[in-house]
This record gives sequence, C-alpha cells and structure tokens, in this order.
Amino acid sequence: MVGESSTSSKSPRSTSPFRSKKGSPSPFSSPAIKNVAGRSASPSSERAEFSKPKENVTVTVRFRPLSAREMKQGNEIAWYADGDCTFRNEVNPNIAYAFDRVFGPATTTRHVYDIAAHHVVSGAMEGINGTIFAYGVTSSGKTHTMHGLQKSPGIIPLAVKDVFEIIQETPGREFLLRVSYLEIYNEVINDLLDPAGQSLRIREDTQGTYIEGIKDEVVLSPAHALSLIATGEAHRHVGSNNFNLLSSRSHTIFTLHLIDLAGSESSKIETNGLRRKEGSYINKSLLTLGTVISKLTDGKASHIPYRDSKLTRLLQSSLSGHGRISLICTVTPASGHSEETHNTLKFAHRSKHVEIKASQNKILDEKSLIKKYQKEILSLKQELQTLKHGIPEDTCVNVSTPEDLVSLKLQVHATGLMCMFSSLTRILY
Ligand SMILES: Nc1ncnc2c1ncn2[C@@H]1O[C@H](COP(=O)(O)OP(=O)(O)OP(=O)(O)O)[C@@H](O)[C@H]1O
Repeated sequence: MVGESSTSSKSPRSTSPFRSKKGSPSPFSSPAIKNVAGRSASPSSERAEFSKPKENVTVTVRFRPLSAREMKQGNEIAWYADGDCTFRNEVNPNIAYAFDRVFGPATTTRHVYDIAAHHVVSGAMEGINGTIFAYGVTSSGKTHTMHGLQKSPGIIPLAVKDVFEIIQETPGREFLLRVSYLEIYNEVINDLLDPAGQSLRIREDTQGTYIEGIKDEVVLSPAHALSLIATGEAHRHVGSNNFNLLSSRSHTIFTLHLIDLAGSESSKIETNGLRRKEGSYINKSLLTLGTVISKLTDGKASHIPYRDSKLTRLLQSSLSGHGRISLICTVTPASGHSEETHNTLKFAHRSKHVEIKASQNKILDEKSLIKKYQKEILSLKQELQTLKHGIPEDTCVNVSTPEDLVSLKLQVHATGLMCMFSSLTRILY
C-alpha cells in the first residue's frame, strides 16, 4: 500500500517502486480520504529516533507450535526461546542466537504486529519508507504471520486496519492510498491485480526504481484494500511440496511493503525439475536480500548489491536511506527440521548482528554461589581488619579537622562492611 499525504507542510516524497508510469496519478487530484479527528505526529522526532542504520532494521524470530504432522512423525522440540531475545538449541545449549525479539508458540500475531510491524506502518504514514518481510522455510508460518486467518488476522490485514485508523486520527492531512500487489516468480514480475500484467519490467528514474505498467488502485476503505489482496491471492503461483499442500512459490509484495517471501527450503526437499529451478531462484534472491540487509546494518559497506536480484532491485529505494525494515523470520522448533531452522537463524543473524547479553547466560549453580560468597566473606574479613587498625579507640569522633573526617568515613565504611559480612554469613551458615 502506498500512502501519500498532503499537509500544509511539504508532503513526503513517494519512493515506492510501485509507482505506475502510465498516467502517474497525482496524489492530490485523485479521490482522497479526509481525516476527521485525532493528533498530529512529528516525523522529524521519529526520524531522529531511527537515524542509525542498525536501529532501522528490526530482526525478530517467530516459532510456531509443533504441527500435528510433526508430532505424528515423532519430532521433538529442538529449539526454544531462552528469554525474550535468545533462541537456543535444546541438544547443544552453546548454540544460541540473539535477536531483537523472539516470539514463542503462544504469541499471537497481534503481539508480533505490535512489536515488529506497528512502527514500520506508522512510519510509512509519515513518509518514512517501510518494508516488512516474513522469511522462513516452507511451512514455517510466513503466510500465517502475514495473512493470518479470520480469527487471528495477519500483519497485512492488521496493517491495513492501522493505516485507516491513523488516517482517522490525523487531522489536517489528506491521504491517498494506492494498492498494488505483485509476485516475483522465478525472477519474473507478475501483476497480481491484473492477470494481463505479466513479465513486467523494472525501470528507473530520478525518484528511483518503479515497475512499468503495474496496476495500482486507489482504496478508500480497509474492506476495499483487503478485497484487492484476496483477488491477488487467487492469481498467485502456489505449488505443492512435501511439507505444505499450498506452498507459496513466489515472493509477493503488497506495497507498504509487506512481503511474504517464498519458502527458503533446501534443495533436498525439492521434488522435480520445476521445483528445483524455483528453489534456486528463491534461494538466490533470498541470499541477495540477506547480503543487502547485512551490508545496510553494517553501515561501512561501500557497495550494496541491490541489482543482484529483482526483489532487492525493486526495493532499493525502500531499503536504502532511512527507511525502516522489519524482518520476521518464521521457524519450526521440530527436531526433524532442525537444520533448516538453524539456516534461517543464521540468515537472520547475518542480517543483523545482535549481541547475546552476557547476563542472560550467567546462571550460577548452588555450589558456585557458595564458593562466591565464601570468597567475598574472606575479603570482607580482611578489609575489616585493616580498617579496625585505622580507627581510634575513642569512637565518638568530633569532626573538626580533616583527619577527623577520614576517621569518621572509616567508621561508616567499617559498619557497612560489618552489615554485609553478617548478612552473607547468615545466608551461608
Ligand atoms: N504461529 C503459528 N501458530 C499456529 N499455527 C501456525 C503458526 N504458524 C504456522 N502455523 C500453521 O502451520 C502451517 C504452515 O504455515 P504457513 O502456510 O503459514 O507456512 P508458510 O511458511 O507460508 O509455507 P509456504 O512457504 O510453503 O507457503 C499452517 O497450517 C498454519 O496454520
């Protein structure tokens, strides 16, 4: 979804690659949605908050529950969330990765949206380019996360709802929302809103890249936007593989940009020649996406290989600059797919290197705790002895000279040490 707004101040420049060149509708001559009430936000303060490249990129991991099929096959839990930000291997606990957030099987998509998507959507409404990706192997939960179900809507419907709510709450502004929906299948761009729009070409102009001839419809309500997506879904390339009966074989892009990436499965589960060809295209563009995002977060890289895949070329203007990117990686904790899950985690980690917090790993057992306290008691005893030597017999100190002050300080310190000493001794004995 492309949101453009007119305000009394300068309107944000649309750098969406989905600008249709045929006629390039002016945001202000087409039907616009009027805002009726609410607060106005400050884009400049938001930009300041997200000024560093690393902060602009959020990488989260969502792992789903074991499926009935995985349980039937005797799979066990091979990966688990260790705290809010670490994902750890059950068999080898030394294998762990840290992310901005890890979502467990009980987490609702609403919560995932609040943490990993809302800031991108609200930023987009203020002119900050935003892209939300779901990445993971087939059947790991990308479609569940991005599209969801009626009873638990995904990121796309939640974003659409949010966008219209923001419009309602932002007075003094007019917005124009245009929706385009496309897939990249085997490095070919197809328009999902217009079946005649096949093999579309990427063009470039002074504002960045765009797709020549893509249909983008002005939308006036959430229901209208969602019905366009439903229409587009019917035109998508889906296939059946060993994991998932309805498996997405193409990257679909609903511009805001909300992206359900094709499954990043390894070639070992590819069943025939066509699937192998799809798999190699999928993996190539995902590899490029990972490289691009990691170079962006690195901040030092001089060359960023946007041109190496259609996906990254198309998103170039959104990924570069000060746009916000949210990468939601979906995984299964099943032992039978541990290797694929590990590969997704490595991809996510490469995209943004988040340090594992040392404090999270510092779990002391009882024995080492006793040893630690015994050591502390010993050093407190020694310190106390030294201090006692420096305190005069007459404990009623008259603070009139600098020496008196030093003496008083020593006394206070010694009393503090005595307290610590006795409480530690109480814990231990
Ligand atoms: N967080 C979750 N909680 C409960 N069920 C989930 C969750 N994530 C996924 N599932 C279920 O797992 C199955 C596979 O999920 P989904 O179709 O979203 O995978 P996918 O990654 O989009 O696969 P593909 O790449 O093949 O399209 C679905 O039945 C879905 O309902």
